[in-house]
Amino acid sequence: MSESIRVADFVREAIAARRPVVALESTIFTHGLTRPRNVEVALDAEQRLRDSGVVPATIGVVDGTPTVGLSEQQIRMLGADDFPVVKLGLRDLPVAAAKGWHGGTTVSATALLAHRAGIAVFATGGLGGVHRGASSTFDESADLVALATLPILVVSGGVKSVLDIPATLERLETLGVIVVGYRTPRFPGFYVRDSGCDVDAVESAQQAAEVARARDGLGLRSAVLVGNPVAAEAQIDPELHDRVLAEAERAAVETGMRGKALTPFLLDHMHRATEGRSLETNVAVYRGNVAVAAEIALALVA
Ligand SMILES: O=c1[nH]cc([C@@H]2O[C@H](COP(=O)(O)O)[C@@H](O)[C@H]2O)c(=O)[nH]1
Ligand SMILES: [Mn+2]
Repeated sequence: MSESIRVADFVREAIAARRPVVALESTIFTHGLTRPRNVEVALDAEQRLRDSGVVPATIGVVDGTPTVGLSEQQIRMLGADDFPVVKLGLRDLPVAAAKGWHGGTTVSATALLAHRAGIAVFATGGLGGVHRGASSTFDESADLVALATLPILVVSGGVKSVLDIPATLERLETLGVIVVGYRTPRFPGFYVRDSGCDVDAVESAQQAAEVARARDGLGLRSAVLVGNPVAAEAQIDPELHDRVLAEAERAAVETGMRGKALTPFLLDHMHRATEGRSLETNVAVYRGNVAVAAEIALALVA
């Protein structure tokens, strides 16, 4: 039996020295982004963190072992063409361990592993949520329930507009997840800046850090979700967005796409139907979130 969680020395040392650390997920580059941009984007996110004085800890599963602080070589391996890598949510980790799988960890699995390793801040592209039609399919991302019990701070571009955003916000409220907008009173819609839903705004990284500290002071065990809108010039034209999304949903129904294959299918469909525009937006969302997470991690150790 292998060790339950491997924490790389550089991560362990940074946490012990109270240096700022930001966790990064791996599903975004194993199953979210198209190749070969995926590995480039993953390594670029790490470099941006280092450039702002923050230690990156990309999290994934290698040979069944959940690993906090993947090496560059491991990131290249998990993101390589034709490499057998499984999309792993929280509940998949024990099966992956027993079977020795390689895996990209989703927000739910990454949040657990980051928290266990002692990391307080985590950057992702977009969180999973309640899928449209969930009242009959029950398809709601495990990300939501995971965030209800993991006291971490996640920076996300909101939830993807392929989801039912108002329903997702209702579920987050029920689950006690603390939701704020980063310098905006509107919850972002990932590909677009404004989902049309209201949230409380935090005005700075310091204020976001204050929210996390106050949560800890109260002994609350839920996550803080910081919704950070994509830069205005990078959002997809809302009209194009709505049209392409409707097509993607139709294609998903027609091909009977469901379960954990649904989110990657919808993303891939959007990428192709917008001739790569949505991929560029996805990358811009992620970069923006990494930058905000770095500032919050710095504020938390200040
Ligand atoms: O920009 C992205 N954000 C998020 C994801 C992934 O999609 C997962 C949600 O999948 P599901 O809906 O199957 O729970 C998230 O946790 C995350 O890992 C992605 O690929 N690309
Ligand atoms: Mn699902």
